[in-house]
Amino acid sequence: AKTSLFLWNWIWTPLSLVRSCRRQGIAEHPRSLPIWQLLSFSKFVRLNLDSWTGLIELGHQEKVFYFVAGTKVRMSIRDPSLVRQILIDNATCYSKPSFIRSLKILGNGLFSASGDLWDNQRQLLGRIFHTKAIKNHFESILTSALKVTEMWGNELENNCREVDINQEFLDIMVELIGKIAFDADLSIPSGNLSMISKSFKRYLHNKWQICFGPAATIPWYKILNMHLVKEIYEDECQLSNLVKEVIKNRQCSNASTLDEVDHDPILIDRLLDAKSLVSSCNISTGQVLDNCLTFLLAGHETTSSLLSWTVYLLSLNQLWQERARAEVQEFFSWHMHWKNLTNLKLINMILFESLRLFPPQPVIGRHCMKKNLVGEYEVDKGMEILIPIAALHRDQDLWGDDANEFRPSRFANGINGACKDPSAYLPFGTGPRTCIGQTLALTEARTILAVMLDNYAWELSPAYKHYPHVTLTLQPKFGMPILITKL
Ligand code: HEM
Repeated sequence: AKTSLFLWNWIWTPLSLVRSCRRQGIAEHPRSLPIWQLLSFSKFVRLNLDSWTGLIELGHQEKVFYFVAGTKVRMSIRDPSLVRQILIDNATCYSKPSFIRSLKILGNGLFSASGDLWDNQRQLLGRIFHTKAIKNHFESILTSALKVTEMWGNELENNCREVDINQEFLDIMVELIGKIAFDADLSIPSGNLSMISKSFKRYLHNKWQICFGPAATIPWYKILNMHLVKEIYEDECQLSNLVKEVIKNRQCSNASTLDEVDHDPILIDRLLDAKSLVSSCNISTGQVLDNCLTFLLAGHETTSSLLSWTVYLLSLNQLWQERARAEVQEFFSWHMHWKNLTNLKLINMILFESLRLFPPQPVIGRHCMKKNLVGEYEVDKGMEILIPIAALHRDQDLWGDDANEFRPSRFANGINGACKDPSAYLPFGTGPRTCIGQTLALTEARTILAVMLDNYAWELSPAYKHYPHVTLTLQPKFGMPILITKL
């Protein structure tokens, strides 16, 4: 039985998918003989998916093409109308791709589940991230932003200091998601915040290696590279134990907010209540853990990426930095209130432009579970779909000749005014699986950026090395050292 399964998964399915693509005249990359393709594949993947320039270069290839990575056949699709069909119209035919499903820490949580299991959890957790609920967290967000910027001020030498802003943002976001989702202080013991973000980072990097690196092509590569496997196992244990402890503490404190009038429950209470009640949203103990880990990861990696790249872009565009600061000082500094965030029009435009140029999740993937028609193409069961958001966001046919430039004013009249086809702008995805945390993310980003602009001016440090690095999110590989000056 094992031999038949091996032959089916490793030989029959990929060959039949390739045959189907060829029959439909879908372009193939790289063009080569099948055996050579298998051997050269890890190189292609490394060139195009692991590296940022490679990912952007996908924008110069055909809008639809296919490629083979070991046993996986993937179709890259960057035509907005086809993307809409996959993510919205035919959404039920697709689940999350093999890379996401291989992330054991996400288990069957909201990000990775499909079908009824996903539907149940989305219904359960939707309310927690509505605007009204996020409004209640504004004070926590503001307090964290003020605390961190004050701390930088205490450590200034000659009014100036070098800060790795990427690590700072990762730490702030871990602390914030700890407060917002679990009502827990993850900054204790000292160094815990960085430990958490570094553990997630190493875990994602190693898993990416296995999914898209040489391991995708060479069978049993994992056995040969036990070091990688050991690190993955260590990170899984460390992160699960940490979250198990948080859950245990919450259960012991019995501090559910469900009974409080006018207060939406926080994530952990909602999950624990659903576990204990026999309700339409009943979930298992494992799913409580999976979701806590999912939100801990999704709640810090993405928003810190958005903030880091925004700070980078404002370092290179000092005029925009000054204009944004003037806006903050006019509408926000004197009264740091939730309502005043909506007055920060330039900040909004800057964040939208940053999400366009450096989307924190630069690729969206899907796995086809049921044969379906996408445009004129038949997509067979087993095909993996790759939607290169980063390439879509820089497509000159859609965004104009200045697609690669930082020009926040393109968003002056919203997304519709910025792009010929607004469905080509997908920083938070679209359709039923659209990002559940986008209101929270944008509130955090606006507040933290506003507080930072109000207190500091900054430029890139000469030590900065530009190397955007793709794993699940887009992060500066060697951190982002900037020089901050107190105003
Ligand atoms: C700038 C920040 C963020 C960006 C750019 C972003 C991006 C995305 C994208 C593109 C998706 C769709 C993925 C897909 O279709 O496969 C997604 C889904 C998701 N995001 Fe975010 N995200 C951000 C912040 C957050 C935050 C702060 C949280 C949680 C607190 C969060 C939690 C999730 C979850 C749980 C899903 C899965 C939703 C589902 O499948 O129902 N995200 N995000």
